[in-house]
Amino acid sequence: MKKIPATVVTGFLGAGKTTLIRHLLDNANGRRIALIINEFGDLGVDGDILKGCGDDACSDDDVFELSNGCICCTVAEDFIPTMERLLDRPDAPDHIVIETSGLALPQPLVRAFQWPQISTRVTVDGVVTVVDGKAVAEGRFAANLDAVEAQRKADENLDHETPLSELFEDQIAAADMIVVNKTDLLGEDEAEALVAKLSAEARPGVHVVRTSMGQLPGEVLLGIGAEAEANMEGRDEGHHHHHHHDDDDQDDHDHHHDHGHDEFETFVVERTEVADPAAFSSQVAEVIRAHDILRLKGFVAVSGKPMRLTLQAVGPRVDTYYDQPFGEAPRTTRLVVIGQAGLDRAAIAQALSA
Ligand SMILES: Nc1nc2c(ncn2[C@@H]2O[C@H](COP(=O)(O)OP(=O)(O)OP(=O)(O)O)[C@@H](O)[C@H]2O)c(=O)[nH]1
Repeated sequence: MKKIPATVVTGFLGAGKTTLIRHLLDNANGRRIALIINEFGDLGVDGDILKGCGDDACSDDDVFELSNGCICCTVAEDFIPTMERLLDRPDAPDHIVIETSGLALPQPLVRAFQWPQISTRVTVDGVVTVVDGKAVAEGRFAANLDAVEAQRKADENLDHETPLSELFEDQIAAADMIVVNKTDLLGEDEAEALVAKLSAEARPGVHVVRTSMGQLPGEVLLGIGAEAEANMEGRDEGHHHHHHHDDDDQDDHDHHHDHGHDEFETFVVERTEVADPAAFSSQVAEVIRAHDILRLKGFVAVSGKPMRLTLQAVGPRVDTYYDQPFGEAPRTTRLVVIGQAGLDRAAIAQALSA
């Protein structure tokens, strides 16, 4: 049985997690998405905001709230039973999204997916860390530090000592995708510099995308296929305390530049039959690396094979399998490429057609 993918959305208070999830639900394209929200008492209203969305993709019944704070401390009493309740329903969702409260580290939550009660039925598709681009560029990490402190004090389960900069590093280390949000408040150079800095700090192969108002296409956000609970290496919290300076450039704020790069684009490449599918997979992986492509998927016509080869690539990983005969359909190789706006389409098409 196929495991249900779960995406863990993390990031500090006010980074834009709820906004991103809201956008995802508004653009669910028929996917049934269940939400689990980890709220801190009366400080958050996310549950209400998301419940009120009135979307077909997510009715009130699909929103589950964990109310006693930090997930990592309440795994057995709260998180696992909630997951079991969700998984036991006759109408299982296509995807589960878990919004963590801003200060809890994602690692213990990801580890909870190894618990035998749920480990055969659900997998962590990816940890998505939402970053307040403006606050991080200014070395503050969160827009409203008083609110963050209040949130921290309100939960006795949370450690009260660790500086935010270290919690931030832990969130970055845990990420399978990093979303630099609020780029509308950043100058183009600032945004570029922040993306470069976070790419260097992230684990290898982790994409850093930029956006405002969390407007990430579902095809980019979901389906990362990380199986994070089985790949904890390098994600561990507290093992990477290199201290860097946040050189913030105080006089370069509030510029409003052209934000074309914050959008995403999709285009199709068609090519002739492929002689050697294994070699073609390597070729695809190379093109993805060279052009910072987020997703690539489609069908491949392999010489001498009546079946079409389905190809799906996320980051550097390329998966292929024969799914069905071409039948009457034309034997074309057709690949959909998804990436942040500004892709070099001609070069990509040429490299894929070689
Ligand atoms: N300027 C700007 N504001 C944004 C952007 N994304 C979100 N916001 C605003 O930032 C505030 C916080 O956004 P939320 O989505 O509630 O953030 P959150 O991470 O869910 O915060 P908590 O649930 O409180 O932890 C809201 O007022 C949003 O409207 C953005 O890209 N640009």
